[in-house]
Amino acid sequence: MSATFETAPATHPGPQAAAELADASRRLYRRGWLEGTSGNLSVRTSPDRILITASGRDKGELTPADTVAVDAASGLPVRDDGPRPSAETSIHLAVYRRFPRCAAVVHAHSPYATALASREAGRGRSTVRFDDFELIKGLGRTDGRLVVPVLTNWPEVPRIAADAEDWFAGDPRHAGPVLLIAYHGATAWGTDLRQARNHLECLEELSRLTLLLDR
Ligand SMILES: CSCCC(=O)C(=O)COP(=O)(O)O
Ligand SMILES: [Zn+2]
Repeated sequence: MSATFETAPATHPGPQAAAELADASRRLYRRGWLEGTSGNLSVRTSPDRILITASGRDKGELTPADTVAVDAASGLPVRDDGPRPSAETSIHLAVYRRFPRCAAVVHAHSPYATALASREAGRGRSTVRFDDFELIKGLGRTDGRLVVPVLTNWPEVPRIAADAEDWFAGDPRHAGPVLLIAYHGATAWGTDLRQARNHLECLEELSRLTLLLDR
């Protein structure tokens, strides 16, 4: 997903956005990737608005009422009488800022991606490199190679978001659509929720295969 700013940012507008977030959340929960209220999902509903899951909600039972509209620049809720937005909103905003064609972001605590990221961090590595697997094409790479950042799980989430922005500012050949956070989880994005979920599925499966091969 390129980072050209020549057009307006992609959006996922409409009254269905909250219902689609709830549906995507339940799907990921059923896969066992959003255990114990973990994970968060968002869509860009207009150039300056993000609809994101509320913090601390059971992601298997999410309803449209468990979503919050926030300002895309500040991350602050548009209304003061709603629920608190995800504690990890700043990471979503960093992705939307960098990728104008992105209209959906999903973050999950999927087990294989989390295990691989943690193993690599434990070995002192700050990236995971995937080679050869056909599934890499599912992440938009035709060259059979993908380098994914493994970010540190700082207790201050905006610091994780700042590290993501630093990574995005680096080599454009490595630009998206996924990142890993050691001892925490994975984040994926796309032009819509379906594509973001597909990217997350590809990352989880690539992580599983890498661990299976003990690479
Ligand atoms: C219970 S998991 C700890 C927080 C977290 O990592 C997560 O993904 C969920 O945070 P949120 O504020 O979006 O519920
Ligand atoms: Zn998380």
